[in-house]
Amino acid sequence: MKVAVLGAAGGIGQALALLLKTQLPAGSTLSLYDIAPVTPGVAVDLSHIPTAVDVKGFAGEDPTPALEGADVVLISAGVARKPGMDRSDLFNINAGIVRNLVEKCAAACPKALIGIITNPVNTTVAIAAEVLKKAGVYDKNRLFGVTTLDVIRSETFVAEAKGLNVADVKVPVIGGHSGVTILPLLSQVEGVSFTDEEVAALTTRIQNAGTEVVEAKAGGGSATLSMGQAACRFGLSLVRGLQGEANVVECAYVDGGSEHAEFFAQPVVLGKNGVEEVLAYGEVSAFEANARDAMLDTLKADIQLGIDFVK
Ligand SMILES: NC(=O)c1ccc[n+]([C@@H]2O[C@H](COP(=O)([O-])OP(=O)(O)OC[C@H]3O[C@@H](n4cnc5c(N)ncnc54)[C@H](O)[C@@H]3O)[C@@H](O)[C@H]2O)c1
Ligand SMILES: O=C(O)C[C@H](O)C(=O)O
Repeated sequence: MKVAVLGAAGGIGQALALLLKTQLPAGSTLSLYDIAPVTPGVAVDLSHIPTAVDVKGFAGEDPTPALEGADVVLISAGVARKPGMDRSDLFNINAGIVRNLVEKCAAACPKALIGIITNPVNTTVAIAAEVLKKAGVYDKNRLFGVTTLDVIRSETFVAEAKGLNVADVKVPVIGGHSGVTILPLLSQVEGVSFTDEEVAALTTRIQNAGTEVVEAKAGGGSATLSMGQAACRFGLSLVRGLQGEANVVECAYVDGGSEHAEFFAQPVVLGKNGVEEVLAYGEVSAFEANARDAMLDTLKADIQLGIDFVK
């Protein structure tokens, strides 16, 4: 199994690379690419960790050598938020970065599963899809917006609020990955009940959790370590699906035929070809149904921005 990380010298990229070096199945190759010249050095550093995962590092303008033969590509290349910015403020720089990198993926590894981490995810995934369509290699089952950070945050905050063992808490998160488009389905958490006030407060905290980190880092970037963990969980799930493991389920932002929008985060079963099955997200509360319907104009506009950028 070959996993490529694009943006590998960055805050997320380095954390993710470390976790993958220690957790990918034995015999895997970890391929690191970033425009930053330090990237081969990051690979050398990781290569001294005694696991049966081969690490290679590539820098420079062209990611092609890092992509050849890749089964999974995780893209975190781009700029991150500073206090006062919204994720959509990253569009001007990150849209072009994602377009150029996905063009290279289309040429070098057209069958790879691609996970987009770079913000604004609601838009960059639509950009990636359009690029892959233009190249004639689009397969909706192989493209993912990585929304796992919303899931792990929800699990953490619910466990804290209710005094639960976090390992037992599962929270589906649907919609997209910014502000009101992030919708945790707290009504589906097993074994607990929430007051209306708790639901409102927890939902708002989960939706603003990225900003919580951006403000706490005070100009030093956004979530990197928790995102490294989230991307590792998602990347390993992609690998487990590719290896034929059954019942690998993650929430992800996909082109899954949703009635709500062209791309929508919801639970999917992962398999040998990426998305094996898009799962219904099930019954929602009145609060969640309202929040879902209220987000759709924002989500659709974010998606259209990405489509228009490439067309
Ligand atoms: N999906 C999510 O839940 C989530 C969570 C956190 C952050 N993010 C996003 O991930 C992105 C990266 O965040 P970070 O904290 O790692 O930022 P960072 O600045 O620490 O790292 C970004 C890296 O991208 C590299 N880069 C820039 N342009 C490139 C290009 N054309 N090709 C290859 N590499 C390039 C930079 O050299 C840098 O090493 C941001 O857009 C951020 O908003 C998404
Ligand atoms: O909030 C950000 O800008 C980064 C990321 O999307 C997050 O949710 O932490």
